[in-house]
Amino acid sequence: MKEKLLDIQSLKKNYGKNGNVTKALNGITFQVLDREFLGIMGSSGSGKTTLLNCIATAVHPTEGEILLNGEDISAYKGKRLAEYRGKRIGYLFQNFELLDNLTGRENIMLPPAIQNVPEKEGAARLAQLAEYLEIEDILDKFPSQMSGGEKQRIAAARAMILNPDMLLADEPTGSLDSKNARSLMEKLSLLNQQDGSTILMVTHDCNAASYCSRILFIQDGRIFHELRRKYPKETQQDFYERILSVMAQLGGGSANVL
Ligand SMILES: Nc1ncnc2c1ncn2[C@@H]1O[C@H](COP(=O)(O)OP(=O)(O)OP(=O)(O)O)[C@@H](O)[C@H]1O
Repeated sequence: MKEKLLDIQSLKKNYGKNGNVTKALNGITFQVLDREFLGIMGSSGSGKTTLLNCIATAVHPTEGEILLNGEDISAYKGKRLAEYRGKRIGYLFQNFELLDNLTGRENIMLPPAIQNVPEKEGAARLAQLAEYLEIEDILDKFPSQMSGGEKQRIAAARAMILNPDMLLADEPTGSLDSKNARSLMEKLSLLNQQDGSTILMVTHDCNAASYCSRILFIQDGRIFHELRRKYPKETQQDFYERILSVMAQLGGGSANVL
């Protein structure tokens, strides 16, 4: 049985004060299991980025707890906080966030250099990731010489180079065309299934979400629905159609979904 990796308990985040409060998260509770590929969906303003930012420790929750392997991450300070942010969590952003004056390889090897990881260790992990992500031929190119899809695969390798406990992906296909989006999702799926990476992905893209094993739908800072892909029988296409139908109801109100 898979173990609980991340445990979010009654998480609340309010922005603003004195009668002008936005309840971005309004008591969210869920778990992410080790080796799970969990998607978070919801309409604009539903609280998805706030949730990822709380997990990334970029935003302080108003109430509630975030436990990683049973440890309350709000208790991390100094060196442990830096280790959590730098090593235990990997980040993949919509806009790649690569450094333009470094090659793909140099971008990927930046986190190991910062964390003083022995060169051999970093190179061995890079070789593995290059295979999963099919980036061998672009490692020595600069970002300006890469397509969006290639940039995102380099960014994924950089996010995974230190073997984080979990990858946080915020709209990773948001800047890609549908072909590159599909290719990226296939690679992330391979990382999840064969490399054993745990992935928490926020997305608006129903096709990208259909690669997840489970999806939480958020509305007004709360979880209002959950879908699980039924293994082994449900095809990705059937799962995609179930996701579409929840999103369609979400667009028109949640009354029929619960
Ligand atoms: N720094 C902030 N100060 C005040 N309100 C904020 C702040 N950040 C977000 N909000 C509000 O909190 C709510 C949730 O925002 P959040 O960015 O988490 O939503 P989202 O689901 O990620 O949206 P999108 O899909 O558009 O990125 C929104 O009403 C937003 O306006």
